[in-house]
Amino acid sequence: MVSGIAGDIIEIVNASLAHAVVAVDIPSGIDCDTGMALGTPVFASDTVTFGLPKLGLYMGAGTEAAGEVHVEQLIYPDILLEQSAIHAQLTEPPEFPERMRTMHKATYGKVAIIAGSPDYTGAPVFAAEAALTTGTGTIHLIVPQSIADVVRVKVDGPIVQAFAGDVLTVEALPHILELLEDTTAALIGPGLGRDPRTLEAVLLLATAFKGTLILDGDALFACVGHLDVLWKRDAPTILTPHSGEFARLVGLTPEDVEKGGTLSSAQTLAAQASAVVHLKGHRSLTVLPDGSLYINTTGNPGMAKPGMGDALAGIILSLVARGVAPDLATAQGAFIHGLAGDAAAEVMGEESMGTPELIMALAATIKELNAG
Ligand SMILES: NC(=O)C1=CN([C@@H]2O[C@H](COP(=O)(O)OP(=O)(O)OC[C@H]3O[C@@H](n4cnc5c(N)ncnc54)[C@H](OP(=O)(O)O)[C@@H]3O)[C@@H](O)[C@H]2O)[C@@H](O)CC1
Ligand SMILES: Nc1ncnc2c1ncn2[C@@H]1O[C@H](COP(=O)(O)OP(=O)(O)O)[C@@H](O)[C@H]1O
Repeated sequence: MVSGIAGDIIEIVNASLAHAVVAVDIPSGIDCDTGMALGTPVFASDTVTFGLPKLGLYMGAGTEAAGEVHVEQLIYPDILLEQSAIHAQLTEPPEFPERMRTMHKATYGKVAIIAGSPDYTGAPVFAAEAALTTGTGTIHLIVPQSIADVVRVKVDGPIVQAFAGDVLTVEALPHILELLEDTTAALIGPGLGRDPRTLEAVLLLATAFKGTLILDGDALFACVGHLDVLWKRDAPTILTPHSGEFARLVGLTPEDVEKGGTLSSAQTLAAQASAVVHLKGHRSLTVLPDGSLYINTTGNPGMAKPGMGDALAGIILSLVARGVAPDLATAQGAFIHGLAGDAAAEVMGEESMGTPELIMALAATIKELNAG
């Protein structure tokens, strides 16, 4: 805890009218490993840190206190960097190789999205549109019969496949598994709803599908109390919870979260499930099974809008399908998702931008990345 004269100095700095308050290494009053506030921290406009990004600058109270983070290089002996307990790096853009002249629409994989329910007809559309815009040519958008016509009106590119019923149930699984037979990667969960029959079906599907699987939204809800389903999967698994979903998934209390327990729980889950765990938030963290992580620094508060996570899941799906490894696909997907969000904010402003604008901006974002 900062107190006494140090606490008094922090109060004076925070009350000052200075244009810029620059913290060196980490704002005083922030735990560098967890981002927890140790009393009142300095609220900096910028933090300059050295060598490697400190996790406390991107988590908990640390994100607000650090302001804009600049990671500057000092010359460290390589051996020190290799031995560092911090195995974190900032995300970087994906490389989109030039599309082969001879390619066809399945060259970059065939993907499936199992999503939607009567209350949520937007989520499947956002995920599919984002995957299309990221370059995928063949998308099977698998939704309940009850919403198929609505979804067909909203999308043109994806092939909309309907399974019988109002919501996903076990009865639909044989049909869905048939559709998944030649699928490279699948996304399950956006807007599926939480009918108990749906939750049961999600668990069976996650066990039966042998390809790379991204679990998002209500598919994560289905795994609450059933994490063993994830241990049993042989194929790569990517989990994309926001912090509320993650706390529920692993049973963290608000006090655990307050004490900075989220990251270590994510590392434990990633290791136990051999999965990539992407913790969504202001600064998202992609945690790998070996405990190392990527910190994403793109994106803005205008992205705190419905459907942004669905679009992210679609982007990651598309990168996985074209052969990018699950960990990189997730970290790089988050990078371009945030970059597209920043581009959308330029045009529409943070207040008014929405998920359709992010998906529209994704096209120009990818084009710009390709141009180098
Ligand atoms: N148009 C459509 O079809 C759309 C359909 N969608 C679909 O809706 C389904 C339900 O998804 P969901 O995320 O709204 O519900 P849920 O899991 O209850 O979490 C919400 C609660 O969690 C908490 N919370 C804590 N941290 C948080 C954080 N970082 N980010 C966000 N929340 C955070 C927070 O609670 P609070 O902090 O207020 O106590 C909040 O109230 C799912 O299938 C999804 O795909 C959406 O994609 C939207 C567009
Ligand atoms: N303040 C913010 N700054 C940067 N990114 C944000 C912010 N708020 C939300 N996001 C991003 O937007 C997405 C929201 O996902 P999620 O909460 O699952 O939304 P939804 O369920 O509505 O699709 C995540 O990728 C998250 O990182």
